[in-house]
Amino acid sequence: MEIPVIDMEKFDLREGSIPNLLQLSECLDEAFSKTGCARLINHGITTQQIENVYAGSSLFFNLPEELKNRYKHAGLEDSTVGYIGLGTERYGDKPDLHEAYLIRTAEDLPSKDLTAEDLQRKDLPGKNLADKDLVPGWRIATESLHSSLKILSSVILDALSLAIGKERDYLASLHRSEGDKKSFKLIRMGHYPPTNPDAAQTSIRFNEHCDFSTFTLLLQDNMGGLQGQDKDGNWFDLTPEPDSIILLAAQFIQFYSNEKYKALRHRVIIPEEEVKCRHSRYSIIYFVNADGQVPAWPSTATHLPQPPPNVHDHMMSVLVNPGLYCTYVRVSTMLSPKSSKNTIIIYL
Ligand SMILES: O=C(O)CCC(=O)C(=O)O
Ligand SMILES: [Fe+2]
Repeated sequence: MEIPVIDMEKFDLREGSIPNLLQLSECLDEAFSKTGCARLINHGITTQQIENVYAGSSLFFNLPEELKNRYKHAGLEDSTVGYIGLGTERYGDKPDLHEAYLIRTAEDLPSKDLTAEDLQRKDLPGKNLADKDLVPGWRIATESLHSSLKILSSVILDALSLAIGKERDYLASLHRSEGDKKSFKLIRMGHYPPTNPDAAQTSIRFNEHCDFSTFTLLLQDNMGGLQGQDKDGNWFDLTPEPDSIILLAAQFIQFYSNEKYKALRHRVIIPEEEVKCRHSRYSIIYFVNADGQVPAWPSTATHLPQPPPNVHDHMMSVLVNPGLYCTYVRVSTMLSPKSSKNTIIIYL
């Protein structure tokens, strides 16, 4: 499968002119209609910015479990930030071999390192729990990457608005974020610990799923294993290419494009190559989500329940009660009887 490559430099988007945006919107339209994904190159984010975040991730994820658990994710409704330990999430039949650290980006990330007291506060805006002593430089690196990803995503939102036949600022007006305390706008730092080739028989690095976001920007190191599913159900590799970012179509744009674009199902498998599976894999995922109070699908979507829930409630229902929306988002099974109390099982 040929993954469409979009060279962001070609459009000279700094000028912000409509003709350039139109060209980008045509490329996005083609990529999302055909494959549900694209590879972005010359996107303005430097290798150094990305490497700095990976360096922090590597330091954090290699800490003893007990220390990482001091930063534990407190639950979905509470605060969508913090550490998610190995075995906490489960997105399908096989156990997922990943751990992650979520940072909420709807509000500005804090401009100072946080004290132990701050960390206990559940209402802290955009709290990024990585303090300077534990993981030097991680917070600053994440802030820098976040501001660049935000700029990139706002251009994509504008171009996608045109692609779905709307005014340029249509999607931006649904993705304002500021002060949205219920937002699921997140950066997810992922870590896939070293494993062995036999593990692939009983487990997977990340079970197949579609993202709930509008679209997702995905950065990965060179370990591989990320795959997308084509319209015939075949899996194809989303091979790592230095300095490129994978853009994935997700559910909100599927609904708001009136199903013209389909959210790409994807997964991360354990690489067959032994050196790769015995190595950690790191990724950075930027979920571009609409604001919490925005309808999860348009009122014109006749195949979906009306009136639509808002994005926040929709996400909560799907994540907390996976059976509820099965017909609409392919959430297929209720909690597995095998699940332990602390495991969130999410079938998409
Ligand atoms: O880590 C990856 O490459 C994929 C993770 C993913 O699909 C997700 O977090 O939704
Ligand atoms: Fe995903």
